[in-house]
Amino acid sequence: MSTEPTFADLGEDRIVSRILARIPTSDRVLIGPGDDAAVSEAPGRLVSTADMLVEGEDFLHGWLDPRRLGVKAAAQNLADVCAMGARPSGLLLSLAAPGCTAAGFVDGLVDGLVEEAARAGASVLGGDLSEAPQIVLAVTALGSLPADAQPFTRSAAQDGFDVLLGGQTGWAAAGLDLLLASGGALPDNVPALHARAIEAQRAPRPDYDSVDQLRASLDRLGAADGRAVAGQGSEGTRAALIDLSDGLASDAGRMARASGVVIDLDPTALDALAQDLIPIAAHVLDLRDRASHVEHDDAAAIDGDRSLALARQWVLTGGEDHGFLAAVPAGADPLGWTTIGRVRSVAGTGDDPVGSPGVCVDGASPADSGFVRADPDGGFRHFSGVGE
Ligand SMILES: Nc1ncnc2c1ncn2[C@@H]1O[C@H](COP(=O)(O)OP(=O)(O)OP(=O)(O)O)[C@@H](O)[C@H]1O
Ligand SMILES: Cc1ncc(C[n+]2csc(CCOP(=O)(O)O)c2C)c(N)n1
Ligand SMILES: [Mg+2]
Repeated sequence: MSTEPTFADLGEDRIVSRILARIPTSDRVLIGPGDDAAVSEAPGRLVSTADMLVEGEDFLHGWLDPRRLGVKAAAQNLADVCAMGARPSGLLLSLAAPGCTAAGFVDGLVDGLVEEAARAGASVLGGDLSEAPQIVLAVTALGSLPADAQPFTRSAAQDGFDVLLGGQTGWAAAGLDLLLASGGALPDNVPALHARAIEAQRAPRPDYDSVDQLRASLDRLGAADGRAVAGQGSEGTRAALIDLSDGLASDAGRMARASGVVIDLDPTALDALAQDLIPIAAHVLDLRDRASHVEHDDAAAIDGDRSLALARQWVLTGGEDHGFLAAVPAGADPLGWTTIGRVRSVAGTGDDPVGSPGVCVDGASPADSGFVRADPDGGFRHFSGVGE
């Protein structure tokens, strides 16, 4: 039996002390965790968001690693702050856990949270502790925009804009399916490609700097146009931005509807993104076939069409990579971003999906385009199972 003390053994105050001992101080934080609330320098406009991780819904006990969970909890919040074009400044961590949780759990958790916060330039400011039958993390993130800067919203996409991807999509979903196909536990001795997908699921590392590159490219474009408009100048926002948490098609759909436009994704660009995921898809299909006693000799027996279909499904509907999707004026060409489509005006009427705001692939609704089989705009929704 483990001799490590549990939350119940230590009690609230000692666990809080254990957490606080791991949170570094920062010049910008005048009063850090330990008082009733934290006090920080707050320049410009306040940007705030919250996101939860719930055991059983967002991760399973079988693949739990406290440090990676801390990274994930931080990343999914920090990406939302960056997706407004803002700079993250602080995180608050509210944690509920069963009394039988090993006290050491908070060490890794807080270290992961602090580490990822630092990567985005933010500090951990405090939080709250409670007891629950399963682990629940509720993180609040704060950030700021310069006083005269407009945020990057979902609603700024315009006809003719390029649609760009910053970071990756499909990897965290591939990792999730690998974990689920392995019975909800961490598989042993996985190849590097599989390890990359599992890591994307357990501890996504968004490329926060890609938003700086986006802003810089818009500044250059504004200067070249002879307009005194910076990427986020006071004349208004010139780019739409969203973080990819629920899936590319789903989040692009949100941007399209908020902007009243059609986002037309390029199947060749999507297939380039799907390419690396195909060997993982073949392995997942093999594991699933074995679990349902479908007979075949090895993964090579999985036909290529099924693997491609699953890899495409991950690219279009997989969430949790926390890449960024942007719509920017043609010619902006931010460093490190990939063009994956074009914004078009709404044309047509009635039930024609291209005739109303939404996502299409090469001019047709993704299902009709033959690009994926199931409803690709579904993405992930809580209260309806995985990738409905
Ligand atoms: N319980 C709630 N109370 C108030 N507002 C909420 C609540 N849940 C969600 N919202 C708001 O609804 C909007 C959509 O929430 P959602 O969690 O889908 O955010 P998102 O950015 O679209 O997704 P993600 O957090 O996965 O990136 C956000 O502006 C969020 O603040
Ligand atoms: C056990 C388990 N089941 C399903 C998933 C998949 N999943 C959970 S939340 C989410 C989208 C973002 O959520 P939110 O909008 O709350 O940020 C996705 C794709 C998972 N990671 N673990
Ligand atoms: Mg978001």
